[in-house]
Amino acid sequence: MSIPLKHFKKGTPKPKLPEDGVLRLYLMRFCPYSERAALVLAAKQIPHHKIYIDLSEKPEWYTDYSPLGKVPAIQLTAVDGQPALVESLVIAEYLDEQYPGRSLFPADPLQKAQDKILIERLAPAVSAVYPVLFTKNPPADALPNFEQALDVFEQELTKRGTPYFGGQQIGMVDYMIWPWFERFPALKFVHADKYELDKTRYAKLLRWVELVAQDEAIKQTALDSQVHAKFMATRQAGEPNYDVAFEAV
Ligand SMILES: N[C@@H](CCC(=O)N[C@@H](CS)C(=O)NCC(=O)O)C(=O)O
Repeated sequence: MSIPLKHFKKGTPKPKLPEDGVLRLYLMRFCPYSERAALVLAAKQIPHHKIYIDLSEKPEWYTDYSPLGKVPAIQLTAVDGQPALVESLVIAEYLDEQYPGRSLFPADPLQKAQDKILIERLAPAVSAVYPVLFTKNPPADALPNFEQALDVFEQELTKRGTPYFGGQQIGMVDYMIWPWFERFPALKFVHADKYELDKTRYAKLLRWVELVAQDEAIKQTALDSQVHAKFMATRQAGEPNYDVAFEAV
């Protein structure tokens, strides 16, 4: 089955159910939550089709799969009306447990719980930096708040003493937080002062970024920071264009 590489919009007919029974991922190419699901699918080499959704003009049928109209969603079976799964962390954990291959979360329940807490701790950094990335007039304290929230991750790498948050190998924490670290370097293009993270304050974290960027699953899903910046400019202008993901920079 071939699904066109562009975002489905209002008026785009509902794609036929997959006759091959292959799992479907509904996503938006710039959505970091969608990327989480795409990363686990890629890391575990789970066959799937991707259907891109235009979030500013969602297809009428999209709420059949995602009741709140959010991406990501995964459709598991070829039967229409079967519930799809939503919420990136729920999807990631389900895929990790359901499919064979190396488990991305630690087996120990306590470690797993601590890893899930760590994933949640990225939220303050994300809410602080988003106005800088996506709006024209971010608050003055946005970047200091962002930096402070990121200190947690630098300290955690020091505490764990491993190259990845997952240990000696890339794991679920790495995949779940990566999509934002892929977007932060776009600050260099969208911030007037060409902002970059301090190389001393975030020495371990920046090494981690370089290391994780080499991972095969990440290479398959990641977009260049200039492409992110191009999309951010369309958002800042109030006219998000998701299809710039498929254009050359
Ligand atoms: N908690 C959700 C958040 C998903 C989310 O907010 N996705 C955004 C795009 S990045 C979305 O679908 N926005 C469209 C809307 O809210 O209408 C998850 O982890 O999957």
